Amino acid sequence: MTEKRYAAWTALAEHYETIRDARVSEWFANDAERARRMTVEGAGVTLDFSKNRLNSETLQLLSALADEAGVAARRDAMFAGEKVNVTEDRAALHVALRAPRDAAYGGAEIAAAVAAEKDKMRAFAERVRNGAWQGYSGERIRDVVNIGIGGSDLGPKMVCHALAEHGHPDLKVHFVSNVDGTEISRVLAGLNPATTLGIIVSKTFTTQETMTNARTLRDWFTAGGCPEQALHRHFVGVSANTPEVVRFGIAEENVFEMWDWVGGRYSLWSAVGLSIMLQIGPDGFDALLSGAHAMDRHFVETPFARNLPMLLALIGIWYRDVFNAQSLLVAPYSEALHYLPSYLQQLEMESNGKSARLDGRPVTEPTAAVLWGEPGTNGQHAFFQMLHQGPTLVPIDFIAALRPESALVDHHVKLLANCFAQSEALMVGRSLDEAKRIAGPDRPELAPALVFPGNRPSNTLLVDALTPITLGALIALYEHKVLVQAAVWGINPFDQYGVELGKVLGKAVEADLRGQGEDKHDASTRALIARARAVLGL
Ligand SMILES: O=P(O)(O)OC[C@H]1O[C@](O)(CO)[C@@H](O)[C@@H]1O
Repeated sequence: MTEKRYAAWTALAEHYETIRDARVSEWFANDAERARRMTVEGAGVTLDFSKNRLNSETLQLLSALADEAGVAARRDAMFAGEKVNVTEDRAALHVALRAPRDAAYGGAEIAAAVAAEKDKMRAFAERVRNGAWQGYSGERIRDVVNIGIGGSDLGPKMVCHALAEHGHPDLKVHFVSNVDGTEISRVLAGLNPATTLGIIVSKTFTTQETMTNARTLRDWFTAGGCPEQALHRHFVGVSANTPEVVRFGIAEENVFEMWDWVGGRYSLWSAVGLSIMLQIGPDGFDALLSGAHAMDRHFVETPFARNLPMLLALIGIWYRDVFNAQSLLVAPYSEALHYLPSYLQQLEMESNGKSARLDGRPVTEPTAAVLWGEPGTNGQHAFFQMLHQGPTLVPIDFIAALRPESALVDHHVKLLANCFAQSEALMVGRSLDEAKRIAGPDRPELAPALVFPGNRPSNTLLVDALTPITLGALIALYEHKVLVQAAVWGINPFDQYGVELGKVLGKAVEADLRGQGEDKHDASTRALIARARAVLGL
């Protein structure tokens, strides 16, 4: 890493030396107000960050870092529709997709285009949901297959899974993303072509995986009895590239538009969320948008000390750049939020996993941490051992909804108990004296294995209930967290050039697997190709 950019980095590094050995549990013991002071609420989401290894001085220094880095100006530029995605010369206006028409982020023209597309989505979703939209045999649609990958899959899939209890009784939404034919084969195995609708979602409409799956789906329809001329009743497309969608064979009136100023991983609020609207209905979709908009306003209007995205981002930077933590665990104590970690992996790592700054120079601090996660309590029986007793510091975001999605309240009390207990145990730990007492006089050698270092930091994010509104707010919270971190690191969170090289080489390898390439590879790759060709008989 090169020279530090901001004085606040040096101040934070010096401050770290003064508190590195401080125990959070002692801070709690000496300060009855700590939990209250370090719990903030915004747009229906509560963040308790009191179990972190920071004090009020840390917060002041982090706030100074945000000021020095010009975070507020970056935020305001994004909301104003400036071309903040400088490498691609585009705005990043996902906030316009969820704003009321009069907010007009990015201007009235954009607001009108967004409203028109939303009306079109609503009209379509209502026809599918009430059975007016019929397949080739005159039957209503019962299954929807969303084909897309990355941002064209992860957001809608995560939200549809999260809000399954809010779904339509006669309509089931399925997701296919992987080019591995196993996925689409398994999904289609249980479906009837006459009552199935495919949504092909791809901003570019050139993505290999999506186009391969889309063609397979088309063949499945025709092989299953759908006449060619009736395919338009089974296919809609979502894209910023309408000509390509039409070339694929989807009727132009069945194309839902997105725009270049909607980044893939920020796109679930656009027509990319059509599957969500089909599942939870247009009003439910509006509620999702309104929750996100409430978080947008909170982000813009709330001072640093109570601003959830600012705090989540700066606390993340504190661990990533000062403690040098390599990863961030997201632990939703919610089966409904099963896919939240996968969604956040793209959001955080595709956005901020970068080394070049906006000014072309190398970053001065490590950027995006490795984000991983698994719903609780499952994770407790898999990797929590390492979190409690391994030598590596892993900051954690615990996330829970206080009301259950199921009727099984007894289960939910146990779920919440586990969530709260884990953050407490990680923070409190267990001393050697206590460990010796537990090991007992007969087995003193066991004591070291029973020690928990404690002082392991975590945030706890709570919503009263997981609804379209609170889920929208939660997602927008992480989106803005990413923006704040990008502003501090001086990088562009809206491009993703890092995915390109693998795609280019993928084409060359595919050609060689088929025996049609130039065979320009290293010895290892050549041997892998040869072995696959032999097994596949290519
Ligand atoms: O919507 P598209 O154009 O098919 O792209 C899918 C995904 O591929 C990526 O470009 C990465 O390869 C993501 O950013 C994007 O969400």
